[in-house]
Amino acid sequence: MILTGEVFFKEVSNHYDQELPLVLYKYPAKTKIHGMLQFDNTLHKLVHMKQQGFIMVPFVGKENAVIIPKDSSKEIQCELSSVSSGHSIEILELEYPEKQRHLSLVDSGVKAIENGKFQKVVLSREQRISLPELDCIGLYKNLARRYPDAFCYLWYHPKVGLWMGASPETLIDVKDQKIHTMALAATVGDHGQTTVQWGEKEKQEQAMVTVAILDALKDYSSDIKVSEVQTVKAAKLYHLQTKITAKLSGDLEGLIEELHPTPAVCGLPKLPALDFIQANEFYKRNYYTGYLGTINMEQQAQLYVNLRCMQYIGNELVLYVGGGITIDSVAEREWEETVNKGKTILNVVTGTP
Ligand SMILES: C=C(O[C@@H]1C=C(C(=O)O)C=C[C@H]1O)C(=O)O
Repeated sequence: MILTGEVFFKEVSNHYDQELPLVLYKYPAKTKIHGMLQFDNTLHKLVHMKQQGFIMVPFVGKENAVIIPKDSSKEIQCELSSVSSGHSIEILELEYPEKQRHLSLVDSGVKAIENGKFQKVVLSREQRISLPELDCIGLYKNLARRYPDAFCYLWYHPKVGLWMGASPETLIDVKDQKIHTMALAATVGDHGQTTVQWGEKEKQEQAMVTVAILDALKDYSSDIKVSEVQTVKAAKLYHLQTKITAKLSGDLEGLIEELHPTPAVCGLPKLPALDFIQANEFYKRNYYTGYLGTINMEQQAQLYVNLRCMQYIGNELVLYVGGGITIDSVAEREWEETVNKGKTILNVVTGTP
């Protein structure tokens, strides 16, 4: 059902006020916002990929993967162009008490690489901002208006919490056996420069993602095609991206398990990097760097990596930010990168251009 922005968001607000599960999402470069409003507050676990609905899968721990099933919810849509902006929130001063420990986390990551434990690890942190009140739905409107090229979502379940984000990264998009995916990594800020210069560190960390994705695809697909590496922009950040297409010839669920988590969010090789993350990061990632999106019964899926995201919990807005560490990483620069990533999310909250 296509509604006007006003009617759409009124329905969404009523549903949210009744503390019922819902998801709002907009695919990259598309003009429609989709809503799925679940009829009751059952927490549906994702059992396998042949279900139909919107899924939310954590970074680790498949037992916490959940779905808003298509057959248990009402679906509504509206055009982005009919959506008015929400209110902005003033955040007075940002504090970064976690800076020192993030620097030492990065240093220990670099040491582990020097000791041959792995070649790359993605290290992240949370940033907590006290906000006694937040108009989450208004914030989602701003997110969707501001980041038309991202996968913009708001996901709420009374038994899990509220997550929101604007992801620039496709995990996998499969339709009629045709796979689209991407290796997205490396970051520089947009300072108004006309060309972006990439160093060896950035080129290598992105190349590792491409290699790992191609390796995951090889047992599940044929006709694999790889684009040139290109510079892409996501809000005020530039990344390196390789686009990859293929034809699905195996089981989609197996392929997703092989792909996730890619070295864009975990590391290379996967298992020692994952162990390092779990043993050393100072918080639990939960759904950050997991994946989310829609699946259906015909082996079709549009799934995105849960990045540039935040959670509203208690009276705090929690942002999640990280970056890829290689042997050439400099802790201070990696810190700055997480600050910049946090700002791209926060600018939407505060209405900063
Ligand atoms: C981990 C994040 O982003 C990922 C890491 C990147 C990097 O290391 O430069 C770039 C894009 C994403 O694949 C994040 O945004 O939190």
